[in-house]
Amino acid sequence: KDLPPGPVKPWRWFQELNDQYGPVVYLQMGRTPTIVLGTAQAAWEILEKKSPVTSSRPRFIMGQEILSNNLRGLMAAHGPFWKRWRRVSSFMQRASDTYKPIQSLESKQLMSELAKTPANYREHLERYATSVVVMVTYGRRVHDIYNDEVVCLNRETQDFLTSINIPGKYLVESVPALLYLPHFLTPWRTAALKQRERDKEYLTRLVNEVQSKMESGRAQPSFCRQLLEDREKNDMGDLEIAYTCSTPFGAGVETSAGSLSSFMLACAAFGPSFIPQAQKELDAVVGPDRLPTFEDFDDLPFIRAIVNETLRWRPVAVLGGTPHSSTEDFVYQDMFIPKGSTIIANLWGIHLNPVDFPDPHRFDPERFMSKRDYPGPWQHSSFGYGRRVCPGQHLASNSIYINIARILWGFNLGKARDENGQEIDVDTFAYTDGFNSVPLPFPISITPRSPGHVVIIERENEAAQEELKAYDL
Ligand code: HEM
Repeated sequence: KDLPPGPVKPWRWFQELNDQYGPVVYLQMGRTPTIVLGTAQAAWEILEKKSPVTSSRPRFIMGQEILSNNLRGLMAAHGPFWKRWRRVSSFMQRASDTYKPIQSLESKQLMSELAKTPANYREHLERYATSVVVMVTYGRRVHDIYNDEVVCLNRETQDFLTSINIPGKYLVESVPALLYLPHFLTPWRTAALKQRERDKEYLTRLVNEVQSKMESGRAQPSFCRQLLEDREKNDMGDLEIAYTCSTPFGAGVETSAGSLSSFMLACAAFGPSFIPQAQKELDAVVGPDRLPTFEDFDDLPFIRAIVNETLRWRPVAVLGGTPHSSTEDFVYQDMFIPKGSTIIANLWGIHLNPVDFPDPHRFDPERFMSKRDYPGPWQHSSFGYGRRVCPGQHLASNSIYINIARILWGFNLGKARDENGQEIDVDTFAYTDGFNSVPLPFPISITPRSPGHVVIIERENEAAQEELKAYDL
């Protein structure tokens, strides 16, 4: 049975509340006080500057305690378990430069796929994002997102998690005493425990595969290999390693692919206002004989501005990712914030605040061409705050940069045309309702800029495929 209707895109409702009551709004959700932050400044003051007391997570009884046996760091409260998980996960952040070769090779395949079957652009973006994450995690590639076993099993887990992590869906979230009822009275628990057994089996199997590759000297460097090598030093058990390896998939695939998809949507909706300038910059810096690289980054300020504007314009982690929770009472601008409050940084409201971003629904990279008065290192808030800030932020922005640079170098993008040659409009508000909000499918025209560009794309992809063979052993 479906739940009764309610606000399906709560970020819009939160934005209205912030417009009405101010940047910090208090809501009573069940027994938990909930604070919704609606401006970059308030979110920075509360989640970054007060990070020592605002970096925990609310209790997720279904998603964390029952389904995940308390082993998923992303939903873990601030404490020793989370600290260890965060320390090993920050390896993604520290080592982000070492993944650039993988990202570059996979992006060459993406370019070739876009040249061959542009209508399937969404599938190609997802394959790119999935393969990068699985390579970084387990040191092996993903060729086909529909049939790859790791991908199918992980997707099943993610779908299950999304289906149960809905506030208000389960009474036990607000009445934890229900946990003491016998199992035969709690069918909701049975389904989650079944999924937990499936998760344990395949997550352990994936780690065992890496272990046996290590034994036969075939294991590529990867997050999993690192965790196995440091097992003693980190004092991590088998199951903890297995679940830790599942983090990048849950946090990194839909977010990266969804952001690139938003970039495509911006091209269809606003292309003529920024693509010519981007191509002029690319032609001057890169020229026609090679694809852009990571080394070009410093010389491509307008491309960098497009990356930032993509992350701002339609923030994929639209509610700021997983909510924070406060571990002490504190006062912010004469407002009392009680210990145990759930704190949500509504990125939809923050990024579409006309005070910081005038005409906010317009995709306009010019906003990022000069430094503005905005808190934080990125000039936007897409990666969250404080001790919980996204550890995949560099990996993610590198993926977005390299693909945006190459796509604009190689292709003209714009509105698709119908059978009568009329341009088909796109709806820049047609986004999914889930935990991450990504564009619903939309038509777009993607055509190579010249036959010469296609020759370069194919030549570079052929060389990339040779190098990528090492990851299929
Ligand atoms: C465009 C892509 C991405 C966006 C917009 C994004 C955004 C976010 C946001 C907003 C948060 C919540 C921060 C907070 O609680 O304040 C987060 C957390 C996280 N992200 Fe990302 N992310 C992206 C890609 C990735 C990738 C590629 C990875 C890993 C490979 C990753 C790993 C994580 C993890 C592990 C956390 C949880 C951190 C914690 O609870 O301590 N993310 N991300």
